[in-house]
Amino acid sequence: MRILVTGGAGFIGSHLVDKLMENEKNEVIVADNYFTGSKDNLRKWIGQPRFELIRHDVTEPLLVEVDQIYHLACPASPIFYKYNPVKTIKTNVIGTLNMLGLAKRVGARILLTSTSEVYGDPLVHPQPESYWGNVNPIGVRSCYDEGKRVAETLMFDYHRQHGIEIRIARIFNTYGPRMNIDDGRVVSNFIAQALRGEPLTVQKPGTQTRSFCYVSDMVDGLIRLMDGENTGPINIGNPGEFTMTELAETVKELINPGVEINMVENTPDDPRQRKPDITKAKALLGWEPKVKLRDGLPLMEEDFRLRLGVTKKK
Ligand SMILES: NC(=O)c1ccc[n+]([C@@H]2O[C@H](COP(=O)([O-])OP(=O)(O)OC[C@H]3O[C@@H](n4cnc5c(N)ncnc54)[C@H](O)[C@@H]3O)[C@@H](O)[C@H]2O)c1
Ligand SMILES: O=C(O)[C@H]1O[C@H](OP(=O)(O)OP(=O)(O)OC[C@H]2O[C@@H](n3ccc(=O)[nH]c3=O)[C@H](O)[C@@H]2O)[C@H](O)[C@@H](O)[C@@H]1O
Repeated sequence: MRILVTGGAGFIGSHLVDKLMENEKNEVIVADNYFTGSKDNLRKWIGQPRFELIRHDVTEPLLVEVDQIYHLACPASPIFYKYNPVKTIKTNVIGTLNMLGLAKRVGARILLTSTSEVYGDPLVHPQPESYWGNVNPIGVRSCYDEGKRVAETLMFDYHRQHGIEIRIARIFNTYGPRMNIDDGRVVSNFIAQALRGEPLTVQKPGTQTRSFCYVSDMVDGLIRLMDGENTGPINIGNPGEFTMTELAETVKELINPGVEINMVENTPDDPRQRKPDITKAKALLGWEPKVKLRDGLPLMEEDFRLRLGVTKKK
């Protein structure tokens, strides 16, 4: 099987590549423009005959002969996707069109990593796939959430009009080793702050919730979706739901009990609650997450300690 992973130098992408490369029958090609990803994440595969890394921006067409396309390329942290919103929406719309064009030309199956942000600030809780969402179409997050909604539309139009084999995963907040230390997302922020002895910055009101999925569970879900028979969309996430204040308290307890927790200003349109309904993933993919937050955080702490050069006090 020859597999293209766009965005494969990023956080989830590089873990996905590790898993795909474990199968000696697979050849993996990564296309990435290194906006938020890094060659470092793929260091162990560079030079391996079954692996190829291409510097490529998905807003430009790409021609490679592949059987499957995992289309992940897109900045994911709100700080980065809001940095150049026009580029973010181009990546979601033109990038997805280009990858669908490639899928059509070479007859490949394509999986899109969509997001729980398609549900916006949800009025239904937890969120099933049948919920159409509550999204601001002109807000500062729209380049990302509306961008992904258009990407989903394009996937289904290509499927209905051209018979392309599609898969759509709606990913909920995922965390784990290799997240950028200054990525800006909440779990990486809190762990880096705790290790540096800086106050944990809880954005107000702190009662907003998220549900955090460990990256190995996520990769397992994505591969099951790609290799199974269902187009989706299917929610992939961990239903364990926490307020941001609870998350800060957990990180403090596990990593640095001496650290302070500060309340800081939030950004516009921050969703107030988010939790996946994973009934479909369980029934159709036989998938459910295995790693609890309290078990996943220490694994991420270890990686952050190494990269920050902070050793554990005995
Ligand atoms: N991590 C999460 O919690 C989460 C949640 C929902 C959805 N997702 C989706 O999963 C995918 C991966 O997210 P991640 O957390 O690994 O983020 P990430 O920022 O670590 O990875 C994204 C990768 O895409 C690359 N990229 C960005 N724009 C590109 C372009 N125009 N052309 C080529 N490459 C480009 C980046 O350089 C990076 O390597 C994204 O599509 C994201 O929307 C992630
Ligand atoms: O899972 C998803 O679907 C989406 O989730 C995230 O978006 P978001 O949930 O806003 O992620 P964070 O930036 O990590 O914020 C989570 C919560 O933590 C809060 N936060 C963030 C950072 C911080 O330092 N402190 C803090 O309290 C935010 O206000 C927010 O309520 C991801 O970054 C998106 O890529 C992804 O598509």
